[in-house]
Amino acid sequence: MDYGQLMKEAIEARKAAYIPYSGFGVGAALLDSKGQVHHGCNVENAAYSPGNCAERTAMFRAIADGHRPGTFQAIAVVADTEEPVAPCGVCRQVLLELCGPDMPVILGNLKGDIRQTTVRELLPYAFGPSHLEEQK
Ligand SMILES: O=c1ccn([C@H]2C[C@H](O)[C@@H](CO)O2)c(=O)[nH]1
Ligand SMILES: [Zn+2]
Repeated sequence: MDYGQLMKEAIEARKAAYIPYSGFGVGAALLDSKGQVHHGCNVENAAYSPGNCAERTAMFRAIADGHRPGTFQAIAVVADTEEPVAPCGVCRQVLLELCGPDMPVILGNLKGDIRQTTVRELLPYAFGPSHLEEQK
């Protein structure tokens, strides 16, 4: 699947966003090792902090379905923004843990602008699983 198609999946995923507080819908589409796509949307909460971003929804869904960390090919993220939307800091940390530093991250908006980056570029000088390995 090409990244344009993955972005279309993210646009589809965004339709399920539960956003009564911000009105800011985000969609994510995570491509697994077999070419299957896992959708995620943001899910908000009246207490605000329990809300979850689209990117983490997609990753947690795939992990819960049995896919293992480090086996994903790419993730696309989309929102109705002027510039392609970028994942928040918390999602960047989870992307590092579950997708690794070299996985492509495709950022987009509803106008069709697309930017391709990597987890490493989004989270330089990261603290990650390898640092805990050093303690063993
Ligand atoms: O990359 C992003 C940025 C924000 N949000 C969500 C969190 C919240 O529900 C709303 C406003 O921040 O958008 C995401 O899902 N992904
Ligand atoms: Zn986030």
